[in-house]
Amino acid sequence: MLTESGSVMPTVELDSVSYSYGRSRPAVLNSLSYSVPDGFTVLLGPNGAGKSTALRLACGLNQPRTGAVRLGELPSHDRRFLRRVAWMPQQITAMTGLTAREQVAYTGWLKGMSRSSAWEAAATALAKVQLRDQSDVKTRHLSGGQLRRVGVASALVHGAGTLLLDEPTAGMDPTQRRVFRDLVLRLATDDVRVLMSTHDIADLADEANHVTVLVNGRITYNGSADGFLAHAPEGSSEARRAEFAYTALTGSAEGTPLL
Ligand SMILES: Nc1ncnc2c1ncn2[C@@H]1O[C@H](COP(=O)(O)OP(=O)(O)OP(=O)(O)O)[C@@H](O)[C@H]1O
Repeated sequence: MLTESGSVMPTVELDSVSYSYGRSRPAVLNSLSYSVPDGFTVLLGPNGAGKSTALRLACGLNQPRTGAVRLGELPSHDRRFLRRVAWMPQQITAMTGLTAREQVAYTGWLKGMSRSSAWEAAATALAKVQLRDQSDVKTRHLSGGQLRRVGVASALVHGAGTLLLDEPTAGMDPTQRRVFRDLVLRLATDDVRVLMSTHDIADLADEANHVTVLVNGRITYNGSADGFLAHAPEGSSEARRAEFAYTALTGSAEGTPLL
């Protein structure tokens, strides 16, 4: 990705990062090194693999026990890092009494924007997630899928170039998932790096520019979507190649699925 002046836009890098939830607890991530790729990356892995932990470190919400997280020269505790990297949690709460635009603007204000620039930026961010028509609707009246899009607008309101999404499609119906996926793909072509954890393997792996698989805090695959699908055994049905590739890379199958 290039900046307006034509130089390469730095990306978030995890450099030999280790993390545990408490000194006497086992390490969730152990000497993990990773750079957030350009475009749209899907982060896959079994429950408990460390995906959410890695995302929370990558956005500066948690700090590593050892190793470092950086964006170019900026360490993840630097305020400028926090302005450039956005994170969306699994649960988005509708703030009581606020419209979509007010909720997004409020988040911008919490992130240090002035009231007027947060108000303007909220309109732009809602347009980006195709919720311009819902700007004046109270967020408690929005559907679950629309509320997640408000979450994306809130995450991006201050103009971050990297967006980290923690299982944003969990619990969505297929139509909502399709709308959300199209939105993410558009953002990614619009010069935002998107790293998204998900369990919706079949839907997402073949549309992503890049796939990363995490198992027990270690990366077992990091590369193109085609390279990921190539891990499916020969003879796998086309419709389920992603699922078989995932099984091969995680070794987490409870029983081998039928080809
Ligand atoms: N706040 C916490 N306190 C203690 N342990 C935690 C905490 N959050 C996560 N863990 C543990 O860290 C490990 C990794 O959890 P994490 O949520 O990062 O995995 P994940 O890959 O995102 O899983 P899932 O797909 O189920 O969301 C798990 O063993 C989990 O129990």
